[in-house]
Amino acid sequence: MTAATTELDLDGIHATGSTLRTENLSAWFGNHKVLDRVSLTMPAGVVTALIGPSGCGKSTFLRILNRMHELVPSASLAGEVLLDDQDIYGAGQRLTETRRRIGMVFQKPNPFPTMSIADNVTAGLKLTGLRANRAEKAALVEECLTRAGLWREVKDRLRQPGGALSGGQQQRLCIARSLAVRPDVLLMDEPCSALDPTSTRRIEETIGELRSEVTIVIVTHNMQQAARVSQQCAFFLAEEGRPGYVVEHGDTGRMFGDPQDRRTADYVNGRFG
Ligand SMILES: Nc1ncnc2c1ncn2[C@@H]1O[C@H](COP(=O)(O)OP(=O)(O)OP(=O)(O)O)[C@@H](O)[C@H]1O
Repeated sequence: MTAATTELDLDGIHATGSTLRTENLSAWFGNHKVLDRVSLTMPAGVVTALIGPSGCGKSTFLRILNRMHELVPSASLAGEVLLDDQDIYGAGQRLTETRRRIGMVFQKPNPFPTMSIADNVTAGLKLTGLRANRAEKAALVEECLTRAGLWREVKDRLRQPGGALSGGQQQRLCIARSLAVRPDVLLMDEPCSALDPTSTRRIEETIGELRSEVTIVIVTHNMQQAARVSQQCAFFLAEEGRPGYVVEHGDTGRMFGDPQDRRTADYVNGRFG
């Protein structure tokens, strides 16, 4: 089945991120097929929102995009994931380099709670083999906390533990930590679902500020959020025992205002899911 598409309007978007693309991506847990031939382009400079009812495979799709799916022993996949036309599952592709280029922010903020705010930001450097001296680290901490929209709130307490921050601040700290290894793509799995409305707004602003530099893919159950933060949407659905697939994708305004498929219209208008 081919997904309906609405043309994506890229006029005026000047971006330095990378384009991520899947070709006929299918996924299984054991014999259970959960995704069926998903082909989706997530362009640089564009926030792509993955929407759809619970269990349709959005998180699985996201986890395939930075090779986390393979951490589940029974998991397998078919198809391709291309980062600027290079298959991230291709022979010779280094796992640590792929995960550095494609970062992930999770539903529940997960800073290292006893580690200082500053050390949380630079925690990924060693893991990815990047080196920095003390002055470079200090500059990086300021830069990443600023880009994540947290600098002004924490600049006078960088040595306090990350766990002492509010939930919304912790999530922005996790975004800063992801940014420190200079990713090209940031994947976000329901990053605001554990946060209050004010913190949610702040994260949404951060997403808006980052999108010209980092390609962003976000899973969200909140249709207003998808409409606010994304320029492109993909609607996933798993119908009666079938694996999840993309019913329709394209420009967010048109997906919400003039969807081509009745099921998309029903979902974005809250009639199911
Ligand atoms: N580790 C796992 N082992 C076995 N099956 C899994 C595993 N993770 C997910 N699944 C199954 O894969 C399917 C897709 O799940 P997934 O979490 O990707 O959906 P989702 O759209 O992100 O759902 P939600 O919106 O509720 O988070 C579901 O049928 C789920 O039960």
